[in-house]
Amino acid sequence: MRDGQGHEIVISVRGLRNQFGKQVIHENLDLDVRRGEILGVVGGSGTGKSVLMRSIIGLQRPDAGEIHVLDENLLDRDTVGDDEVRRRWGVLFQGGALFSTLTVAENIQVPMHEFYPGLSANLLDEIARTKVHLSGLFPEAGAKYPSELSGGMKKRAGLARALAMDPELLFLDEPTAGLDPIGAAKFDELTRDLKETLGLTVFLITHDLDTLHAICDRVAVLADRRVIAIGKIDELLTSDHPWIKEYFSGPRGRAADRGRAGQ
Ligand SMILES: Nc1ncnc2c1ncn2[C@@H]1O[C@H](COP(=O)(O)OP(=O)(O)OP(=O)(O)O)[C@@H](O)[C@H]1O
Repeated sequence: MRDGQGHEIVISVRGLRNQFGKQVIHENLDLDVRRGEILGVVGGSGTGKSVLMRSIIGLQRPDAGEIHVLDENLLDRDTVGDDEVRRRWGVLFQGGALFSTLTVAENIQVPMHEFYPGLSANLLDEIARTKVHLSGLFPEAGAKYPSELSGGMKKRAGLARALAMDPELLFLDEPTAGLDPIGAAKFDELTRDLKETLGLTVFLITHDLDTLHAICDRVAVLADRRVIAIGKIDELLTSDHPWIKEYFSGPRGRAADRGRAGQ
């Protein structure tokens, strides 16, 4: 699937509607994610960024709309091979969502057990070691339990698990939340390096303006129950929408922009 400018579209959302009771979260929401980009997804608290991600990865059944991921129609319940598409993405949930009773290596192996139950213990250990390394954790981290890890290490362990199945798509929900600025910048760098070396497409929910400036190719803005704007930050700066103006041109937005320019 390609858009009007010839970009390959790996996630396409059309006319999405999500509602909880009387609360309408999304109404007529459209979104295209291009192959190979890091798309930042921003919006005020409660605008439905996580619900959008959960809809795309099949954890939230929308009330209306169409969602195609890697050319599979995800809302078509009769689609054969849903698992086939699921193993092509990895997800880092807010807070890491690691199993506390499993070591880091065992956490990484959870999706492998699910999709490839026949793999030998040796091979599983070898793959877990590779993912630990890829995520920038020291080798001994594989044997540790989540409670023994710092916040930044937990995020990296969650990332290692998200990479377990060699995904094409990576979903990150506020990956730098709770990290100190240096840890956050390092995580951004890791995300960008992984995107480059593994050829990933990244759907990245964040409130972090530094992250947007440092690594996002485009940014989608959620407000008024839909994606009100999508583009490079420079393009969004021309928007008249009050939330976009406040977000990018308020004091924190200006500081992040100055940081990027090295002033
Ligand atoms: N399972 C659910 N049942 C009822 N309401 C829900 C459910 N999941 C989310 N919501 C509501 O949907 C709205 C959007 O939630 P969501 O977590 O997607 O927001 P968000 O944009 O990710 O917010 P934040 O930036 O604070 O993480 C919120 O009002 C939330 O309370």
